[in-house]
Amino acid sequence: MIQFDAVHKRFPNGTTAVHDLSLRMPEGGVTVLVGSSGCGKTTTLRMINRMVEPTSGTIRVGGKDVTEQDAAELRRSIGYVIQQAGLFPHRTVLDNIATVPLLLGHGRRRARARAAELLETVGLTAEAGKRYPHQLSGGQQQRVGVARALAADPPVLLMDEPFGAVDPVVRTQLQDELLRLQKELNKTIVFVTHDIDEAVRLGDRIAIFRTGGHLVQCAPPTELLARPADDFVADFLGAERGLKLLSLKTLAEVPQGPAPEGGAWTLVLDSRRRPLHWAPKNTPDAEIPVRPLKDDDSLLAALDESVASPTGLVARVDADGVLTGVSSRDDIHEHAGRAHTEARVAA
Ligand SMILES: Nc1ncnc2c1ncn2[C@@H]1O[C@H](COP(=O)(O)OP(=O)(O)OP(=O)(O)O)[C@@H](O)[C@H]1O
Repeated sequence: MIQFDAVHKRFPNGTTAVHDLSLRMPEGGVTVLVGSSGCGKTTTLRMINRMVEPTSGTIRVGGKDVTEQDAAELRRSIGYVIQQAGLFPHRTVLDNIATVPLLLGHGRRRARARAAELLETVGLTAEAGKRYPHQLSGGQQQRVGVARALAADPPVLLMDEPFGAVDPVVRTQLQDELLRLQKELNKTIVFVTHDIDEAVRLGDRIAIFRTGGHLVQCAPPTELLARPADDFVADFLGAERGLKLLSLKTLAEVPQGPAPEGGAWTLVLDSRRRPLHWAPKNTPDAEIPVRPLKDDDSLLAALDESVASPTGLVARVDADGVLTGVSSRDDIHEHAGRAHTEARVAA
């Protein structure tokens, strides 16, 4: 756990970057810090590994006060990923990743073997390891940045807008990859972003700051979306707050029935009972597209399909893509409403 108690940071020029911050960041969870520009997110993050020293208050990592540890040693024991990856331009990708293990006194061979393993973990080929950072795309460089931060297997990972400089498609891929990695690695991650959608997607808890370094609310995303503490938080979450909450709920509990037969729509299946398309009764040759969904797809995706498809129906499939049933727009709507009520009650 990372624990801030009454932490204050005032820079010599008089700027208060962080104001009386008390915050718990749970072990093995992703805590996302969000808020408008200049609200103190980066300063908060950098105080954890002592790149910035607090003016007052205490910060503990795993129960130990950070100021009582050697700063260089502390920094080596905490992974740090920044925007643009911050790679050494004149070292190969493999040597970039091996940097920290080497600093920690691992032999060159062991450090490079570990680096090669990590390349694969973050989804890069061995060939990419031989290249120099400028020979990789922005998204690939960010993957190397993540691999380098993981090289010493630190329990804590600090990530400062790590995916801020890549296009939205690559950004989504990197987010997926981080979620996959986190399932395996269970690191305590502190993640800074401007992007509330990214925060909702990645965060187990989201801390929202406002200018002057004030923490306004820290809560799991569903709680934040269901019960924002004030208008500032509600505005920050945006007008589509209700839909964002549905992106965190799955389709699993929505009832499903058999595919309709002999009605206005027929679901055409292949020989293994995988949905191909819908056929309208009056023009059976027309092929109306179907987007089958699985139990772990979101309620938002289900709502989208139920309004986008003229059938008003959502075809449900198992992990192999085989039809399990069909849900109606009404069922999905009702569950969407119920998800909101439950989130408000639970919060
Ligand atoms: N070294 C410094 N000296 C003086 N003021 C600073 C210093 N570093 C940051 N600040 C100020 O402290 C405040 C908080 O900065 P910080 O970088 O933590 O904000 P942020 O929320 O991370 O912003 P952004 O989203 O734009 O990166 C800002 O007003 C900034 O100008």
